[in-house]
Amino acid sequence: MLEASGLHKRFGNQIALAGFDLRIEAGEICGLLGHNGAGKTTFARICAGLEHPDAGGVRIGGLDADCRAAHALVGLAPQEIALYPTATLRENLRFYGQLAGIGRSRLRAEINDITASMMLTKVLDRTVATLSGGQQRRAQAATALLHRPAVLLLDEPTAGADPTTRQALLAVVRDRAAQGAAVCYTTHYLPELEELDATIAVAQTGRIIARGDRRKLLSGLPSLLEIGFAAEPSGALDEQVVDGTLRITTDRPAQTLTRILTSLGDRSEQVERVEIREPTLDDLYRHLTRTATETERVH
Ligand SMILES: Nc1ncnc2c1ncn2[C@@H]1O[C@H](COP(=O)(O)OP(=O)(O)OP(=O)(O)O)[C@@H](O)[C@H]1O
Repeated sequence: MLEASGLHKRFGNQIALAGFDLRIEAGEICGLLGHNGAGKTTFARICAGLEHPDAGGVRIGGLDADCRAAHALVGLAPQEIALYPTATLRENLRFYGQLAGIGRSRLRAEINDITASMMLTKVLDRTVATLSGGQQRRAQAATALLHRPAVLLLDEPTAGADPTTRQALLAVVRDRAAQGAAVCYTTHYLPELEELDATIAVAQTGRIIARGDRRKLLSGLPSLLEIGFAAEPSGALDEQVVDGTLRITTDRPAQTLTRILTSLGDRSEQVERVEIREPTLDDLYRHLTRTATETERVH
C-alpha cells in the first residue's frame, strides 16, 4: 500500500534522508522508531506530499505520492498542532472533512464517530485554544482519521496522553488497521508497539537499519540470566558474583543455568533466586542503534 524507495532529502547542509526504503502493507501497523533527527518526520511529510525528495520516490496504492489522487489516500497527524485555535473542534473537523471531499451527511456521521472513539465528544463545541495539550493532539489525530485514509501516518500521537485516552487512541489505530489501512506509527514509547502488535522499522541517520517482525528481531538477542545467592559461592564459578548476584547474558539460558548448577555442586543450595529476563523492545532498539553507530565508525 505504501512503498518508499531510495529516498534522499537534504535541507542545506543537513542530510535528512540518505537512501530511505520502507514498504508497509494494507492492514499492517509498522512502528517507526529512531533517535531525534533520524528522518522519520521528513519521511512522513514526503508521503503526504508536503515535501519533495531530492531522489527516490513514494508510491501510495500504486500512485505517485505527489499526485492529488494519492493525497486523498493519506492521513497525516503531525507532531505540531495544525488546527485553527479560535475555531471550535467541530468547525475544524468540518473544514478538514470538506477539504478531504467528504459529503455533508457522511461528514456529520464521521465527526460523531471519530470524536466518540477519541473521547472528544464533550469538547466538540469548544474552541481549540481552550483544549488541553493532550486533547489537541487527539483532535489533530482525529483530522487525519476523519476521511478513513488507506494510509495513516501518525507521528507520536500519544505524546502527553493520559493512560485512558492513550488506550482509546490505540484502539482506533488497531481498528483502522483491521479495516485495511496501512499504518506508519512513530513513537518513542516502545511498549505501545507490543499493544498494537506492530511490525518494526528502525531509522538511523536517514536510513532504515532494521525492518521486520518484532518477535523475529527480538529472537536474535540474548536473554539475561540472574542468579541470586544467600552466601557467596566463592571459588566455585568462573563468572564473578557481584553483591550476591550473578548476571550472564546468554542465548541459551536453560543450558547456562544447568552448567552453573553443576559447577556449584553441593553449594547450589546457596541459590536463593533464579530469573530469566527475555529481551525487550528497548534492548532491541539500543542494540540495533549501537551496532549501526559502531559500523558507521569503522567505515
Ligand atoms: N525544514 C528543515 N530545515 C532544515 N533542516 C531540517 C528541516 N526538516 C528536518 N531537518 C533536519 O533533517 C533531519 C531529520 O529531521 P526529522 O524531523 O525528519 O527527524 P525525526 O526523526 O522526525 O526527529 P524527531 O524524533 O526529533 O521528531 C534533522 O537533522 C533535522 O534537523
